[in-house]
Amino acid sequence: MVQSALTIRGLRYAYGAHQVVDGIDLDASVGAVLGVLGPNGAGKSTTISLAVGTRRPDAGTVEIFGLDPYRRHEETSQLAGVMLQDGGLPMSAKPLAVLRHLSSLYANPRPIDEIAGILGIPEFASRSIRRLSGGQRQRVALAAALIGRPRIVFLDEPSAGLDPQARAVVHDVIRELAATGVAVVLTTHDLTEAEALADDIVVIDRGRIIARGAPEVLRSSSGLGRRLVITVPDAPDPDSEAGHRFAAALSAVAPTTVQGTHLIAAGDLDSTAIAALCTVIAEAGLSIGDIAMQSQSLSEVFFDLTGRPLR
Ligand SMILES: Nc1ncnc2c1ncn2[C@@H]1O[C@H](COP(=O)(O)OP(=O)(O)OP(=O)(O)O)[C@@H](O)[C@H]1O
Repeated sequence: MVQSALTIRGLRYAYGAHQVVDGIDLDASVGAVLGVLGPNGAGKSTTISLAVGTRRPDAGTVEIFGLDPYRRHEETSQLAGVMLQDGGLPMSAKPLAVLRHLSSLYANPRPIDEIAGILGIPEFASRSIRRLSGGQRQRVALAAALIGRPRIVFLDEPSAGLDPQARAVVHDVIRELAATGVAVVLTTHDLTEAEALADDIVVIDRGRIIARGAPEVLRSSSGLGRRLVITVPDAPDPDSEAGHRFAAALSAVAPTTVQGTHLIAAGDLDSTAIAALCTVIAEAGLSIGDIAMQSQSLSEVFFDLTGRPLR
């Protein structure tokens, strides 16, 4: 049985009258990456702060390996590594001093040289945190989250602002964590990253989970993620009367949109519907240039779900 590292049920939180987390249920499993996606202001960071026990929920429960992270913060902070967006690093300290200090708080820390080496920290170790670039600070914050050998890590946009090389290193580190049995909760705006790393994804919008599943399931569930594209080179101008008639005849068969010479029908159409669309095209005296089933990217699926782009 897959062991749950994080269990959240009925979580609610409001800033004053603003309900930001509105009944969230989620689970993160050991040895797996859970991707948490959602547009700006969706409530992701607030959910993470409730999950790690730095805020107290208004309602609902959170358990990290069976412990309430708010009431038993001392114990759960030994189990959980946290990398937040603002970093929370002391500005005047140097990276290795920060890691040495944190390392002293854990019973069995990772060797500092090892984690610093993996993340390329030695190349800027002589400077204080204040004098590091955003990407360099990110790497120190990630090392800080991992130094205590956590059994679950919360990574809030860990690769935002990193150059491609550093980003690839961070992705390798995340894969390695999951492969060694760590539960990873990864908040990201980067859908390519989510598809590449996450075993499961939850999409949060306005404080609620509006979709969940493995990336490939999310893309294919309820017809989302697939669309039929028929190219009609001589399609009439959509604003002309012929264009209106053509669009109406198509829509009588299946929900379609005409974009220039492309006729697009969302969802998985069966062969009868595809044949009926072809008949409409032939009866309008038009020919077909190409027919293709396309997979939508996760980003297009996301837009369909929330009505908003991720950024
Ligand atoms: N300390 C706070 N006091 C009042 N409102 C807050 C506070 N922190 C966040 N909010 C509001 O709560 C909502 C959710 O914010 P949150 O940071 O959880 O979203 P998010 O999904 O992490 O967004 P982003 O992708 O931009 O990081 C936003 O409308 C935000 O303005």
